[in-house]
Amino acid sequence: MGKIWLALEIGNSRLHWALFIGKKLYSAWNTHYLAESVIQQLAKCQTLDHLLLAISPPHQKISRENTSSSPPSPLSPPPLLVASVVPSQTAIWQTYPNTRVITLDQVSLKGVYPTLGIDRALALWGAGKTWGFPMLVIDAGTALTFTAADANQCLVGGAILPGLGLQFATLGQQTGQLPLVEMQNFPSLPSRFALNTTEAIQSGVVYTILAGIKDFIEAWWQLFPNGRIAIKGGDRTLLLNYLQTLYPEIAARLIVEQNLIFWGMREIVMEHKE
Ligand SMILES: Nc1ncnc2c1ncn2[C@@H]1O[C@H](COP(=O)(O)OP(=O)(O)OP(=O)(O)O)[C@@H](O)[C@H]1O
Ligand SMILES: CC(C)(CO)[C@@H](O)C(=O)NCCC(=O)O
Ligand SMILES: [K+]
Repeated sequence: MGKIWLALEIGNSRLHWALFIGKKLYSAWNTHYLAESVIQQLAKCQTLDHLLLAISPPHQKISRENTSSSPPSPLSPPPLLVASVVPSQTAIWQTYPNTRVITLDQVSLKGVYPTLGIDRALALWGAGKTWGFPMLVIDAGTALTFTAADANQCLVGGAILPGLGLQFATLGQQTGQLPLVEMQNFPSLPSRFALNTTEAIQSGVVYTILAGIKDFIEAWWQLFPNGRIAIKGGDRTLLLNYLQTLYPEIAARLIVEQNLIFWGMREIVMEHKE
């Protein structure tokens, strides 16, 4: 059996976790950011169960059944791989004794520019290594990003725009009379030409994001007619449902996979071990 290690992706909204045993992703979950005091306690956990409890989401326990047949034994802190796009958070996670921070130079993707987000690089690397290049990754997270590489595993480039949640939040926060519209409230497509404020915001944000995604995908297929596309991020399911209704031929070709960054991290961990 492989060694137990933890992967932590520090996003702009929350933490994304995975428990690996060797190459196998055993469990993945999200949490809020943790307090510095909690992080300091992690190194002192006596067993893996205690450690997992400390980093579990509220009301949910990460089970490690079958991860080990041996009885709980005193724990040496399992390796923690961190990929972060939030520098202040990266700093506080360095207090954990067995942390390895993944930086851009550790990703074998060619042609990157120095400020490329590590999440974009890892997701692209993980997707390309799993399904093949050329690959375009759409990350529907806090920011919505497009990130692409060609058949030579060389960065083609991409784009960054405010994600769904951020678009609703800025309209609500930066205007005198627009309400804060919540995402979860509309599982079906909004009406295009709306006759009230809430629906007008929903229509504007949703239809322009979908049109933008379609436009980037078509431009991608112009460049690489057989280019693959993977989609991840907290808003992926919502967007996929809308795309299935509006552009079913596009939706049918999307690879939907939330764990792309973890696949990228696994590639890096395993690279020198085979
Ligand atoms: N339980 C949830 N908590 C927070 N955001 C959620 C949740 N479920 C769906 N979302 C949506 O996910 C989006 C944020 O995506 P995600 O969690 O992937 O972002 P993130 O933490 O910034 O990660 P990354 O930086 O890797 O994109 C928000 O626009 C929000 O609408
Ligand atoms: C674009 C985000 C915020 C997406 O999480 C992140 O990848 C980031 O901070 N990137 C740095 C800028 C860039 O990728 O060009
Ligand atoms: K910033």
